[in-house]
Amino acid sequence: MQELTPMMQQYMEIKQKVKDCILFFRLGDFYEMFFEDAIVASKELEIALTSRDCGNNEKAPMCGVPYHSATSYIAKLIEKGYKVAICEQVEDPKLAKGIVKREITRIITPGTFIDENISTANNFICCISKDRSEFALTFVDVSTGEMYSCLLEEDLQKLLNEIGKYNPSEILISRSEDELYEFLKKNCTSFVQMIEFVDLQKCYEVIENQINVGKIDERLILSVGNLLKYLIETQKISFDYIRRYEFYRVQNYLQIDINTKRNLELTESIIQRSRKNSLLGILDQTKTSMGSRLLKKWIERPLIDVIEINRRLDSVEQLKSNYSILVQIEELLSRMYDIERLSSKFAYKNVNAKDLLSLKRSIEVLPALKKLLSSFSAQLLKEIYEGLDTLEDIYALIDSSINEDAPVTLKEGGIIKDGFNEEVDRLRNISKNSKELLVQYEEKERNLTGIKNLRIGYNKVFGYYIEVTKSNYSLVPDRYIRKQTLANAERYITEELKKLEDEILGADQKLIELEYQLFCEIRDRIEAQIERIQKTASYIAILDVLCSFARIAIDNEYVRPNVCLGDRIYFKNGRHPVVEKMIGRGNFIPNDTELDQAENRVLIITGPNMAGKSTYMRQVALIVIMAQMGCFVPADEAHIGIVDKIFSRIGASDDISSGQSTFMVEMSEVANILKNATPKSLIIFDEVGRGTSTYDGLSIAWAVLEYVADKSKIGAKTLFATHYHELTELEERIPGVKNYRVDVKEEGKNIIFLRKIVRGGCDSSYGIHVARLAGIPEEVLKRAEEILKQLEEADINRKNIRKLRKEIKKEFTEQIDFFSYKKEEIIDKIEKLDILNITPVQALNILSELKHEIIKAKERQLI
Ligand SMILES: Nc1ncnc2c1ncn2[C@@H]1O[C@H](COP(=O)(O)OP(=O)(O)OP(=O)(O)O)[C@@H](O)[C@H]1O
Repeated sequence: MQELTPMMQQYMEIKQKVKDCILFFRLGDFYEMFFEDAIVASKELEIALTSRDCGNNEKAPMCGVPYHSATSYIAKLIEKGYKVAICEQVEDPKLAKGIVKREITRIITPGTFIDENISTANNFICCISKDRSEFALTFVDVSTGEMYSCLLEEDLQKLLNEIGKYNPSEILISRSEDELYEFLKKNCTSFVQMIEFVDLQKCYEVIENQINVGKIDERLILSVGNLLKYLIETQKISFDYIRRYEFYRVQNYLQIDINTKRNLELTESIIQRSRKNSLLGILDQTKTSMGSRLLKKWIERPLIDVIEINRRLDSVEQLKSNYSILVQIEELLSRMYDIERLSSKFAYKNVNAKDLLSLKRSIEVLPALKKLLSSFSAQLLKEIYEGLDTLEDIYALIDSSINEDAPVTLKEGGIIKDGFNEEVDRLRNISKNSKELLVQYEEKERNLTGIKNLRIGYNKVFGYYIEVTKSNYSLVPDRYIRKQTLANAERYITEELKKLEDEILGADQKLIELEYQLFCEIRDRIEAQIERIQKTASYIAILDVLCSFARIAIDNEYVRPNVCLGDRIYFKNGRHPVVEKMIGRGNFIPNDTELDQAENRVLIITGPNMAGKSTYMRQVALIVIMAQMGCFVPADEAHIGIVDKIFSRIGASDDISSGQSTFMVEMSEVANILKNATPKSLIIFDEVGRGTSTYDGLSIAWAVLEYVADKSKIGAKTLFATHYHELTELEERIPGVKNYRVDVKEEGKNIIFLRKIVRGGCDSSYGIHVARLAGIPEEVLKRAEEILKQLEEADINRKNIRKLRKEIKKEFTEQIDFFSYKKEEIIDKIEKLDILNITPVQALNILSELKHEIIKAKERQLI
C-alpha cells in the first residue's frame, strides 16, 4: 500500500468495503473502474480497457464511463446480475487539502435501481423472515414508496405464489437460511441475497426512526426492519416517504396461485412473455403510469369483498354512462406525469427543474378533474372527489419560481424565474448588462474628473482598469490607484471599479450558486408536502383504473356482472377477452356457462383437439377474475357468486431446470390443488393424467374427479377437459357432474369446429382429423387410420369380454345350485382369463363356450 499513489490508496481503502460490488469511482467527469472490476465491466459494457499508473511501478487495468450517461451503464450491469457501488467526491476539489474526499454514496442492486424508462411496472425488493412456523414477507418499491407485508404459513408453494404477485427484482433473506436460499435461487428469477439480519430490538429502532407507518404487527418486525436497514445502509437516504404501508391477509383476496397466473396469462402471455396478449394488456387503457401499476396490482389481487367489488362496479357504470365526462377525464389524466415516483426523486435529491415543471403541469389539471368528478354519486368516485387535494399552493410555488424553459442540469443557472428573488434579478441584471454598467461608470468618471478621453479597458493581469493619457495626469484624483505606466498613458484602478469587476465577473457564478440554493429550498419546501402529493397520486391511480375499465367496457361491449355471495356462476354468451381481441370480435363464438354447488358442480368437457376446450375453461376463470376486480365482463349477462381461490392445471409445463419430469410437475400441481381447494374455489383441469400411460392416467383422472366432486372432500366448482371419454360415465354416478362437449361437424375426412359448448359427451377424438389439418403426410394418416381401426376392434372385443363375464357371473350366481358340480371348473376358467396370456379373441371364445355350457346345463336341469 505504501508505494501506491494517494488516490490509488484511497481507491483500495474504499474497495475493501464493497468487495462484492463493481466500484464506480468518481474522478472528475468520469466514473472509473479499476483492476478486476475494470476487466469485468469493460467486457460486459463493451468499453475500452486501458490502464493507470498505480505509483508502485505497476499499472492497474482501468475503464470508465462518463458521469452524465452512467445510468445506462449501471442498468446493463444490474441486468447482468452485478451490484454497483457509487463512490462520489464529497468535497469541492478546489477546496480540498490534498486528495479529494470520496465516499460511497449508494449501492445499486436490482431492487434499488430506479429505471425511469420502465414506469408501468413496480420494482419491488422483498425481505423474507422466518419465525416459528411462519414466513413474514415485506415488499417495498423504493421508487414509489409503497410497502406491503403479509404472513404466510410455512409452505414453500404459498411463498412462491405470493412472491409471484410482486415479481420482486431482489429478495433478501437471513444468512442462516441456507435451504431457503437454495430453494429461492432455483425457483425464482429474482436476485437473491443473504444478509446479516439484526435482532428485533434493532429492527424496532430502525422502523421508528425511518418510516411513518404507525404500528406494525410484531411478527412482521424482522422482515420490515431488516429490509429498511438494508435500504438505509445501501442507499444512504431517509425513507420517511414510505407512508403507504399495507398489511394484508392473503385470504382477504381472491387467491390465484403462480401456475394459474401463468396459465391464464394474467400479466404476460406464455409464449411471447409480453404483456400485450395478456389480460393486463387488454385491460390496460390507463393514461398514467400510476394507474397502470395499480391495475396490475388489482389483476393480481382481485377482491372477495362483495361490497368493495360493487363499489368499483358502481363507479365504472357511472363513468361508462357519462361518456362525454369520461372522455374529458381521460384527456386530463393523459396530461399527468408520474407524480407517484417523485417521492423517491425527492428523497434521493435528484429532482430537477423539469420534474417540478411536470409536477406543475400535473397539478394544473386537478381543479378541472375535481370539477368533473363532482357530478358523480357513486361512492368511490365521491371519495376520490372529496379526497383529491388540488395542491394549489405547490402549483403557485412552482409557477412563481421555476422558469418554463429551465435546463435539466442544476449547475447552469436559468432555473429561477425573473421576479421571484431580488438578488437573482440583480445578479442577472449585472450579468446581462455588464457592458452597459462599465459604460455608465466610464461616463460617470469622465464627468467627475473632467478627463474627456478617460477610457476603461481590461487585461488579464489586473482586470478592469481606467486609462488616462499623459496630458490629463494633473486631473487624476487621489482615489485612483496607479497600476501600470505606459509610454503615453497610465492605468489605474479604483475601489468602485474593483467592486464592479467582482460583481461582473462573479455575477454568473454567484447567480448559478444562488439559483441552485433557491432551487434546493423550493425542492425542500415541496418535499415537506410529499405526503399530500402521494395521496393525490393514489386517488389519480384509482380513478385512472376505473376509467380504463369504463373504456374497455364501452369499446368491447362488456356488461356489469351481478356479483354476490351466492354459489352460482352463470354467463350468457361469455367470451374470452384476449382471444376475441386476437381473432376479432365477430369471429369469436360466445358460450354460456352454468356452475353451482348442486346440479352443475363439475363440468366434464370433451371434444376434439383444437375444438376450444382450453379457451372455454380459461374464459370462465378470466370472467370470474375480472368481475372480482370490479371490472365489467365479456358476456351478455353475468352472475358471479364470489370465488375464494382459482386453481388450474393446464398443459405440459416442462420444468427441466428443477429436475422434475413433466408428469411429476403435473402431479405436484394436482396435489397442491387437492390440498388447498375449498367448496368456494374454482378449479380448471385440462387433461389431467395425460402425462402417463393411458390406464394410469385415466385412473388418476377418475379418482381426482371423484375427489373434487365429493362434497365431503372438496366439492369445488370444477371444469375438467379430457380426452378420456370413459370419464363421461361419471355423470351417472356422481350427482353434480355434467357432461359437455365442444361441438364439431364431420364432413368426410374433415371436421368443422363449431366452438359451441353443448350438453353430452363426445365419443370420438377426431385426433387424425386434426392431424390432417396440421399437415401430417397422408401416408402416415392412412397408417394411423388402420391402427386406429385395429385398436378400436380390440377395444370392442374387450368390451364384449367384460359384458360376457358379467353375464356369466350373473347366471352362475343365480343358478349355482343347479350345477354346483361344475363350480370349481367354471371359477377356474373365469379367473384364468386374467392371468393367461391370451388374445381378446381367444378370451371371447372361452367365455362363449362357458356361457354355452351354462345354458346347456340349465336346459338339462329344467328338462
Ligand atoms: N369460442 C371460440 N370462438 C372462436 N375461436 C375459438 C373459440 N375457442 C377457441 N377458438 C380457437 O381455437 C383455437 C384452439 O382452441 P383451444 O386451444 O381452446 O382448443 P382445445 O380444445 O383446448 O385443444 P387441445 O385439446 O388440443 O388443447 C384457439 O387458439 C382459438 O383460436
